[in-house]
Amino acid sequence: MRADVITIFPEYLAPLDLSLIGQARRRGVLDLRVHDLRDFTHDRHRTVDDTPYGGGAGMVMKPEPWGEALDRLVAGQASRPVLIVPGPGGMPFTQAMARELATEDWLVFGCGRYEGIDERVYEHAAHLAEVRVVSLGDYVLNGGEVAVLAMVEAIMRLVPGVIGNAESLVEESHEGGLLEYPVYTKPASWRGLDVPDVLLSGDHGRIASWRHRKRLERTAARRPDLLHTASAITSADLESVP
Ligand SMILES: Nc1nc2cc(Br)ccc2s1
Repeated sequence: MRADVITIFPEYLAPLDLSLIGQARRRGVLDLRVHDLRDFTHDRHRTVDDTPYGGGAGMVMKPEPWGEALDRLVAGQASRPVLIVPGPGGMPFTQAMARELATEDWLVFGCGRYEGIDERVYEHAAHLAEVRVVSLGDYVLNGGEVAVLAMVEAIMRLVPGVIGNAESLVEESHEGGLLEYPVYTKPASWRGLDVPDVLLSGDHGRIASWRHRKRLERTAARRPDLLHTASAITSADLESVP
């Protein structure tokens, strides 16, 4: 998988040099490149923004640097990437979208700042890439970099070879549409709180049933909205929760 990130704050993406993502980059499993949008400007001040047409507060990101960045990275290439631009007005980013994007060969992430990117950049980019505006939630950040960090981690951890034990991906939150079950480790008793006996029983069938039940109960309590679309539950499961 190749991924490019275009930003005016490349240092914001430094955490992608760490841990599993960083190791996967060094092992060549991920080809992750970060680009400074200001490298695609030509004025002395390396200007990337200007005042909005129509008035209003704040600044808008100029189209020219984005156009040159996309020309340099994407135009003329044999393959066509998915261009993901985080924005509060985007489609919801979900585990299902992360799974789907993890199968793509090439992702380009565009980090907006200020009041946003000139709309013509999205229109122009549609000739070069599949453009998706994606939201992490109904709140506003100061820029797309934090959202890209989260999306890159969510997507890249699903790319084969990035996480050593793919088994650990199977029953985590949102797999099968349910939240994860509670986990415990040693000691068996801690400050008067004991690990549930079933987990010490060695009965893998009972343990699996207990864990499924806990996923169901936790989802019903915290995210009832997920229940009716979860693929991992039966109609009997649905009737068994309040
Ligand atoms: N929730 C989000 N807020 C923002 C703000 C800007 Br400016 C750019 C991207 C995003 S994603």
